[in-house]
Amino acid sequence: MQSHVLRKRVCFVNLFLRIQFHNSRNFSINDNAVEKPIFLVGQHDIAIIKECEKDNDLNNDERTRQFTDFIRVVVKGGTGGDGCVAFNRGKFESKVPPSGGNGGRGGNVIFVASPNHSSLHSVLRTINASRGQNGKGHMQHGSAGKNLIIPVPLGTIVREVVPQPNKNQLEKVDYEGRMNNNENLDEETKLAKKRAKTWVHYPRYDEKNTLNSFFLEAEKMMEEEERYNRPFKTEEKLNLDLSIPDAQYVVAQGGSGGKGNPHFLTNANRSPKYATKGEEGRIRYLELELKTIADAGLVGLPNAGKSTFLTAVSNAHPKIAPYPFTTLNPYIGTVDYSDRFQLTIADIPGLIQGAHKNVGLGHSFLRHIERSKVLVYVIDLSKNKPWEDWNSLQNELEKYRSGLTMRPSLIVANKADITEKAKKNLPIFETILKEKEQEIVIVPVSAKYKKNIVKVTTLLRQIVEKVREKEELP
Ligand SMILES: Nc1nc2c(ncn2[C@@H]2O[C@H](COP(=O)(O)OP(=O)(O)OP(=O)(O)O)[C@@H](O)[C@H]2O)c(=O)[nH]1
Ligand SMILES: [Mg+2]
Repeated sequence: MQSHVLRKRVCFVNLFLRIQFHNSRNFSINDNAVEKPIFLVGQHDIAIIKECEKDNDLNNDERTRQFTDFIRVVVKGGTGGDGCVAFNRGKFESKVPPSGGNGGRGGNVIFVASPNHSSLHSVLRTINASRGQNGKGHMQHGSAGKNLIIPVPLGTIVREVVPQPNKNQLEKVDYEGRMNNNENLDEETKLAKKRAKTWVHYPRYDEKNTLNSFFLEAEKMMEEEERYNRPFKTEEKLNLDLSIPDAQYVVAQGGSGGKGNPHFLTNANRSPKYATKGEEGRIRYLELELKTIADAGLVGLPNAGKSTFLTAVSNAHPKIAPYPFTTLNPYIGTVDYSDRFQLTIADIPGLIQGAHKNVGLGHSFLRHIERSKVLVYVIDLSKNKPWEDWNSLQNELEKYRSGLTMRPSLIVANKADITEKAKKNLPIFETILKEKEQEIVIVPVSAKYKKNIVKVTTLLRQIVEKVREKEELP
C-alpha cells in the first residue's frame, strides 16, 4: 500500500478514536447518575456505605440501641463549577480567541431504597454532595461533582418541610430565596449582591467592569436564559415513599456549571472578559420516617410469644425473654419454603391498652404495623380470657387507623403446650369467633416447642399469595 494512503488511514483511525474518547468523556460529565450509580459514588459516600454495612452484623442489643425510625436531615446538592475566562493564542495566529471552559455541574444527593438496612441511625444529619470542577483554559470543561448515594431503609417515607429558623439563622441561611433576608436592602445593594454571586471577571472585579456595555448586554442575555429555564425547575415539595427495592431518587439536585467566556462571544465583542459562576445546589430540609414493609406483621400484647414465633418460622433470631417489652423495635424475618417461595414477617413490639394514644410508645410501634399486608395476631392461649386480648388489640388498631383490622388476618393461639388452659380456652375462643361471624382462622401453636408450625406457615402462604395476586391485578 502506498505510504500516503496508509498515513491517511492511520489519521482516520486516530480521529475516530478521538471522537469516541470525546463522547465517552461527555457521557461521564452529563451522565444521568440514576442509571449508573456505581461509577459515581464519591469517597464520602463509600464511607457511609461501609458504616451501614455493619448494620447486618449487629447483635440484638446493639441493634436495639442504634435503631432509629425518625430523623430530620438537610441535603444539599453540589455547587456547579465556575466558568473560566481564558484566551489562547494559537501558533502563528494574530487573533486571541476566548477559550475558557464551562464549569462542571454539582453532584446530586440520591437516596436508594435499600432492603439491607433496617434503621435510619447511620444516615448523616447533613448531607452535602461535591462541587463541580471549575472550567480551565484551552476549552477544558470542568468535570461534574460526584453524586452522593445514600442507602436508606426500604419503607422510608421522605417529606420535605420548611424549616423554622431562629433570628440568627434567618440572616445567614439562603433557602431558595425564601429565607433570604434581602427585603430590607435597597435595589443597588441587591444588584451588587446578585452580580457578585453570578459573575467572574478578568483579571479581577472592578466597578468599571459592570458599566461596560458588553457586560450589560451579557447580563441581559443571562437573565433571558434564566427566565427561559425557570419553568423547567420543579418547585414542588418532595413527598416520597421508598418502597421499591433498590429504586433511586434524586432528593437534591446539583447546581449547573458556570459558562466560560466563549459563551459571551458576539460579533461586536471578540474578547469577553467575564464568565459566570456555578449555580448553588438545591437545599432541602427533609423528614425521614421509617415504616417497615413486610408481608405479615405480628400483632400481640407484650410477652405473647411473638419473637419466639418469628424464631420458629423464619431465619431471624430476635431476643426472647420472660418479661414484657423485650422487643423494642421491629425485626424482619424471612420464611423460606421448599419451592423457594419466600415471605417476610415483621416482629413488632408489644401493644398495650391505650397504644393508639401513644401509651407505651404505641405510635412508634403502630406505624410499623400500618404497612403489613397481612396481620398475624399472636395471642397467649394460657391466659384466663385470651379472647379479651384479641378484642383489645383490634380496638387499638381500629382507633389508630380505621379499617386496619379489615386486612386479611390469622390468629396464632400460642403457648398451646400449656395443655390444661389451652384445652379449656380454645373451644370458647372458636365459638366467640363464630358468633361474631368473623372470617378468621385460629391455629393453636406452641412456638417454643415448634408444634403446628407447618400448618401456620402453609395458611400464611395461602393468604399472602392471595394478597399478592390481588396486587398484581391491573
Ligand atoms: N410455654 C411456652 N412458652 C412460650 C411459648 N412461646 C413463648 N414463650 C415464652 O414466653 C416468653 C415471652 O416470649 P417472647 O417471644 O419474648 O414474647 P414477645 O411477645 O416477643 O414479648 P415482647 O417482645 O416483650 O413483646 C418467653 O419466656 C418465652 O420462652 C410457647 O409456645 N410455650
Ligand atoms: Mg419480642
